[in-house]
Amino acid sequence: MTDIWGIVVAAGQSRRMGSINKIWMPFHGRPVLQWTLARLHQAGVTQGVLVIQAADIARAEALLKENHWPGWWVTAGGSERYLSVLAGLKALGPRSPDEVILVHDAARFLVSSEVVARVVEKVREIGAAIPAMPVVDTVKTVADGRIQKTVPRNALVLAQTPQGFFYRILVESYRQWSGGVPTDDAEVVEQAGYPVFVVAGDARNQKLTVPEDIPLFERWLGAPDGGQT
Ligand SMILES: Nc1ccn([C@@H]2O[C@H](COP(=O)(O)OP(=O)(O)OP(=O)(O)O)[C@@H](O)[C@H]2O)c(=O)n1
Ligand SMILES: C[C@](O)(CO)[C@H](O)COP(=O)(O)O
Repeated sequence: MTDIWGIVVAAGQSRRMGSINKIWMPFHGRPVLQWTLARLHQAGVTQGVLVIQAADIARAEALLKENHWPGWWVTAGGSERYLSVLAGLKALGPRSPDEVILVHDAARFLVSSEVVARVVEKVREIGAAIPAMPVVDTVKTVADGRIQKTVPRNALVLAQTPQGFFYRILVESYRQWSGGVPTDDAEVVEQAGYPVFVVAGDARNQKLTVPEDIPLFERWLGAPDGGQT
């Protein structure tokens, strides 16, 4: 799909993982980053920018070469996720207004082709879409240990990636952003006033975040479908 570009952000510090760089952690003999890119390739996303810590650029380039993934190039990330996304957008260079940009967390390494297809379809229709999961627990706001409110959960979802946007919408939204540190790209686009739609996410499209997540991914990868959904 020549009008679809990935920005895979992989330049985080993995602090909650205990500072082992989680994108290089092996699962079934392949590092997380290799799984992520292989899944995106399977889904038809074969080109884009891989945003990585400066010290890891050579290693990432070697990974791309070994796997014969010539459509990707590598750039250094920033100190916050959104700064890494901006570095990726800059490295992507000017694109046509309605080309589709998929911003994906390298740490969501079991992303499925179905999730990618749902996001891309909605972006082509509306211009901006993200996958998300319903909230299954009761949600409370809390201050100093005391519950302030129970929040109706039927209007809440948990945002995943890839988050997809027309190039012009993503660039224009980031140009306007002045709100501090956004925790995802949809927030930047929402803030700029563009409608962002939600499509069904996937439980296995979870972000590898803390050591307790590791056995879960091992189990999914050990399943007869090899973690496919
Ligand atoms: N400055 C940053 C921060 C995060 N990320 C990437 O954004 C994704 C989602 O971030 P998260 O899972 O929170 O990763 P870390 O920031 O590495 O984790 P932590 O917050 O525990 O340090 C990851 O693929 C991560 O590598 C990035 O490219 N640049
Ligand atoms: C972008 C994201 O994956 C959406 O859920 C998430 O916000 C990234 O997490 P972080 O802890 O802010 O890096």
